[in-house]
Amino acid sequence: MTGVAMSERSERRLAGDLVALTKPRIISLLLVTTVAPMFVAGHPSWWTVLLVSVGGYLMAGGANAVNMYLDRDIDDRMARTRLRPIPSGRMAPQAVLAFGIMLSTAATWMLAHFVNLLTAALALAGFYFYVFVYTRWLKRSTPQNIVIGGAAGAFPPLVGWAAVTGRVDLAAVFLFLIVFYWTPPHFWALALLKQHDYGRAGVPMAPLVWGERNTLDQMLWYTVLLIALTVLPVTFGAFGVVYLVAAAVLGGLLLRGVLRIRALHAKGAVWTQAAWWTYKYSLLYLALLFVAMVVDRAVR
Ligand code: HEM
Ligand SMILES: CC(C)=CCC/C(C)=C/CC/C(C)=C/COP(=O)(O)OP(=O)(O)O
Repeated sequence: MTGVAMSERSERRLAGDLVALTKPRIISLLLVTTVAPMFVAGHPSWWTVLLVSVGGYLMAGGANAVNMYLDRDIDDRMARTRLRPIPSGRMAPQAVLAFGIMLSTAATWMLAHFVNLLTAALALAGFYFYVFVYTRWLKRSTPQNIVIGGAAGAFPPLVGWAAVTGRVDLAAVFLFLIVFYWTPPHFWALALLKQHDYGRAGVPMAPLVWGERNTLDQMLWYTVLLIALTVLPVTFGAFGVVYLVAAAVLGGLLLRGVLRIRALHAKGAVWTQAAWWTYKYSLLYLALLFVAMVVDRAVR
């Protein structure tokens, strides 16, 4: 291979690693929960939507890169994360930290300058909550880590709402709570499958500390609460029948997934496939629920 071809390949690899540091697939859903609330809150211009999307990507991407810097020791001990840029030795930890800080600084500037101060402050609060409260503190210290720390992932609806209205209204708080209560069934379905990984890394995720049965009970309660919360905004007129039907059907399927894992687990049967289904479906659930909010507003 020529020197030019080799340097092209390493440049492409570096670009791929920089993108991987931001966890782009997770951000795609974070952006759905940022942008959909903008259309529920009002009639944003496409320019505002673009600015919030780019600013949101940079802030969440920066947070994810700093998460990879802080978690480099445990990422190295888990099969799921071992091939990330730091544990695989392709990137220096300090460079990853600098990259994360750069992205979040750019995001703060962009949102404050071109959108509004509240939007920048809320996005930055999400960054700090994820980096310091979840990653630095709770993740390694308590099985409630993803419940309390999960609040970080619930900031995007507030960001989108504030970008359009300049405020945080009650309806935005509901959207925050929906993502907050969605996080336990989303994550614990996966944690049940990856518990040995977490055990090797010494991370006290719920299935390891409480046991599988108790984790499944908790998932059930959070799912029931989530469904109740998704329906509640309809009772005070925030959404109509299109959203109500979507929330009921989508929520019913999530509940069925959780109940199925529990039933198979109780019988001593193989429940791993049901857990995979529930984890994967949780992603579709949240995306479709937020899309339904926008459709409901559009057809009313
Ligand atoms: C504390 C809260 C959360 C925890 C601990 C968590 C954890 C995880 C983990 C460990 C994965 C597997 C990623 C992988 O395979 O490397 C995952 C996947 C995913 N999560 Fe979450 N998550 C949380 C909140 C959220 C939020 C708020 C969103 C977006 C609204 C989200 C969206 C996603 C998506 C889209 C995937 C699939 C990624 C893929 O297929 O590569 N997560 N989550
Ligand atoms: C407004 C704003 C910027 C908010 C920040 C939102 C944000 C970045 C949420 C991320 C949620 C998430 C992927 C948690 C998993 O972390 P983990 O460390 O458990 O996952 P890992 O083991 O795959 O690294």
